[in-house]
Amino acid sequence: MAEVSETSSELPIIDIGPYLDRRDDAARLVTSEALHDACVNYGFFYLDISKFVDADEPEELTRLAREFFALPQEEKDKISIRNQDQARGYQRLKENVTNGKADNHEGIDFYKSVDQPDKTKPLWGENQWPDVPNFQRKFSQWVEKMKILGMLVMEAMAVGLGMTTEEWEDLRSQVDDSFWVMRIIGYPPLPNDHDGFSCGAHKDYGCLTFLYADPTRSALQVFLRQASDSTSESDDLPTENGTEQGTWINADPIPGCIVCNVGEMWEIWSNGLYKSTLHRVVHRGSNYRIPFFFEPNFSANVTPLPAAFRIQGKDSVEALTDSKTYGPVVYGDFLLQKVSGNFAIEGKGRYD
Ligand SMILES: N=C(N)NCCCC[C@H](N)C(=O)O
Ligand SMILES: O=C(O)CCC(=O)C(=O)O
Ligand SMILES: [Fe+2]
Repeated sequence: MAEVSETSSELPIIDIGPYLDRRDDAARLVTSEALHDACVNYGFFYLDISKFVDADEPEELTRLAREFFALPQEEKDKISIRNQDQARGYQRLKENVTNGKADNHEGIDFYKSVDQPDKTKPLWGENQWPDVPNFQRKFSQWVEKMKILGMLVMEAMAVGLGMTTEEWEDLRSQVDDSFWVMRIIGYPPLPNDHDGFSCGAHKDYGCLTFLYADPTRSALQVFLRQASDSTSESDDLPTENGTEQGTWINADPIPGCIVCNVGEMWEIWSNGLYKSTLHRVVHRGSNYRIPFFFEPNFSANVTPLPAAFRIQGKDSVEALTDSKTYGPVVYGDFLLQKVSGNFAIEGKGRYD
């Protein structure tokens, strides 16, 4: 296997500041254009949120996570996903499965709450909060913050894609009741003999992932596709379409920034212009990470956007109809299918 490149500086750093104070139209455009370029070229970027979030805040979340994960196994199992809807709650080390292999992490998943919970329906139960003082309050505040950030980045991306105000309103109505997910992941050091990763190579499912990462380096690795004439050392990666050539680069954390990437719904909206990039985790330390997934509404019907076709040079309605190559999918259906494949529970796993 090829080495992982040591340079992470390749991924752009984008300041969301201009969308917070909204005084400077030109600065907003710079942010939007940078987002567009990042999504075309990488599907990954750093978002400078130092004007939006105090550094102490995620530090406190990590402390609370550490407190929970340090509890005895039987305490943690009290909020297991197996108690109810197979999705909301705690998952033991190696309970998560990616590409048929157990991931070397434990975690807790929280989702947007639903009106009529039903524990027997996949995904349709209630969030299970750890019995750790301040946990629910602090993490709920984080969810509210990340939802606001999600809307701002969506708006900035709509501008970057050249959408009109009406087009943005339509897209907005697909994400204004986001079926968000928050994961709290505990990574122990990956043992040399583990036949898998801390988290195997995957794409994220929805719109935008906002990752608060602990400082461990070389943990999150991002797969950059390579032009076929490239001469640098590369990996062959098996994908749905055969194999792809590329390189794994590190996306190490940068203070004041979160690591962001676009999920598969943006790949559909942009008709493939924005890549939902494969990534994996090889964690050699012991620490906690908190990805927040800003996702479409559960019932959103996701189809390629006219603005994406305009960029691809197809502005007639006929050409537009011909070239609908991505989607459509209803986000909730897509999510249910993904979630049902994530756990090695008898009779339920994707690879059983
Ligand atoms: N909600 C999101 N995006 N979670 C990403 C988890 C990806 C790994 C999962 N086991 C899989 O195989 O998809
Ligand atoms: O922990 C990380 O660095 C990334 C986790 C991730 O990719 C995920 O949970 O989808
Ligand atoms: Fe991911």
